[in-house]
Amino acid sequence: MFLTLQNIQHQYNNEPVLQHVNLQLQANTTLGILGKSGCGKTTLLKIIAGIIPIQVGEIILQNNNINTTPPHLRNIVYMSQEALLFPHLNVFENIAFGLRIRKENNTQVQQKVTALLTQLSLAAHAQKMPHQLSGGQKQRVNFGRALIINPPLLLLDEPFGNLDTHTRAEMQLLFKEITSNYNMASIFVTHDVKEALLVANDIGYMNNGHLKIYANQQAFIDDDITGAKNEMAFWKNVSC
Ligand SMILES: Nc1ncnc2c1ncn2[C@@H]1O[C@H](COP(=O)(O)OP(=O)(O)OP(=O)(O)O)[C@@H](O)[C@H]1O
Repeated sequence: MFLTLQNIQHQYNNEPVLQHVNLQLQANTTLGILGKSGCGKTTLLKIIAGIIPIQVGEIILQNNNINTTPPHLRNIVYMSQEALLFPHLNVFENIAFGLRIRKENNTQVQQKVTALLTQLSLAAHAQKMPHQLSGGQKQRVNFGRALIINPPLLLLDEPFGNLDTHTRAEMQLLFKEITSNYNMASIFVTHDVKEALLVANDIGYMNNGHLKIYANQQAFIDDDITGAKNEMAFWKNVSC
């Protein structure tokens, strides 16, 4: 198994947030996690990334227990909703950053970044500074920064939340294409049922600190707690 979580529990100030969370993620798979605001999705991603120290449970990545591995040695990239770009670096160098700190040679950096800029439709903006970009372009640069180091595991926390519907749809397709081309596994937190159904292979729903993983998309839709059935009925009515 690529990633296994065993009995993760977490509390803030004696307030339990995660309770006995178990999960198995296969290689090259995207797991979409939905759940009401405040149910603990971000906390779970940050524990996996090592940004929040684990209190109880085990995180096993590619057969290694990484409970105490520092975040920068986990080979995991956590990408939040806000595009955190370096304001003093242009688009090219923002994306190149992860390669520069790994001391990759300049020819390789040029090749990799140029290829990714094209995939992200950012080639024409390579020399712009972050303040000269639109929100959608910033998000794509943020995505490029995460992808350039080819992380085996990508954790995305509402990554397309700030985008208009059209750009969001483009990013969803791009995400699918790139994670499949680069053989990445990912956990994708979203509030959008349609987005989860579109981008994820597996779907989970978090409720009261418990994570339920569904056998398939239909099982997720059929479970009333997820609200997916109502939402799908709504869209069906709208399109009639
Ligand atoms: N540093 C903290 N100290 C205390 N409580 C916290 C802290 N961080 C989060 N919480 C609480 O833990 C709970 C879970 O928060 P978390 O951000 O993980 O939820 P979420 O499911 O990602 O929410 P959303 O969908 O709104 O982003 C919330 O009730 C939140 O108020």
